[in-house]
Amino acid sequence: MSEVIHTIEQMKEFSKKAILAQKSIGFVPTMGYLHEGHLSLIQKARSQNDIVVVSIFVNPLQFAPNEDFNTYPRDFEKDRILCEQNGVDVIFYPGYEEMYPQSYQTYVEVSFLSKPLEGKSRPTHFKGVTTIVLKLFNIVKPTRAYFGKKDAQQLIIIKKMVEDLNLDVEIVPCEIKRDADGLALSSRNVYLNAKERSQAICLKKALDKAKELIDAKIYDSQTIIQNMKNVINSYDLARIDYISINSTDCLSELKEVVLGKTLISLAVFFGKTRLIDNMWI
Ligand SMILES: Nc1ncnc2c1ncn2[C@@H]1O[C@H](COP(=O)(O)OP(=O)(O)OP(=O)(O)O)[C@@H](O)[C@H]1O
Ligand SMILES: CC(C)(CO)[C@@H](O)C(=O)[O-]
Ligand code: BAL
Repeated sequence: MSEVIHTIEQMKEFSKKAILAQKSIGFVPTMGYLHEGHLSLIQKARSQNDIVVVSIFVNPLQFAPNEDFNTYPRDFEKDRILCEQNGVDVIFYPGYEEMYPQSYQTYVEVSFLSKPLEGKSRPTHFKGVTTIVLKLFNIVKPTRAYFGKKDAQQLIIIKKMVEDLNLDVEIVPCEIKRDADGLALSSRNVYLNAKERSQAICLKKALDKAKELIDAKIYDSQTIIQNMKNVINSYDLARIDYISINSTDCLSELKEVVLGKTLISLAVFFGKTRLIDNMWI
């Protein structure tokens, strides 16, 4: 049985006891509506720790007023069953007032890394992410925390926050899980209609094109990006938000791909639905 905990006090008490008993805690923060991507993080946490905690919290702070906070998919009962089937010990499922009481006023920001890429399109997003993740770390006190490479910039930012604030948690990156046709799994895929869904593979196709060029030793970023744009633009429902080639350490734009140090990432709209994908070279 997965225990469901709603309050910060009870969650802290649980972790305190586990730490006193010298048990390691693997933590998977999520916004729920779990899919195989989340489950792969949970399974990794299960294999490396004595205790697995999953948080489910759709964090209002990381959504801008024009974004999809209200319509973000939620299905706690299904999530609970999936957690149970995957050996999760505790589901931390707090309410909004619990995490952000009326008097709330403290925020955490990783300044430079939060600005490019997703940060350009979503300027307040990462401040919301780092604030809630630090709060969750303080409450759950994990030994290890698991983050998907699908949200590449988020992973890089969280690692930096852990380094800068001297947090005692190991960040474990996890590979991107994809549908059979290559589309990266995402809770937001549920917004796509049938035609959009069939065209959504263009993100992966564009990344495959980039990989093909790099394998042929073409490293010039402009050439790679132009080729990726051509792929996306051949799908009539897709609208490019950005395609970018950046260094994995400071996220600065690269004129040329540097093997082992490059992130190629993109965001593409299908109607109002915004999908992201990336490849670490
Ligand atoms: N396809 C995936 N493969 C691996 N990890 C993933 C995948 N999708 C999400 N994750 C990871 O799961 C964690 C929780 O993500 P979240 O709940 O936002 O899911 P999501 O599917 O990315 O949702 P969204 O549609 O909001 O992007 C994050 O660390 C995220 O990177
Ligand atoms: C890390 C996270 C759970 C913080 O709300 C969220 O950004 C997510 O699901 O990737
Ligand atoms: N996985 C990222 C959460 C968000 O888009 O808000």
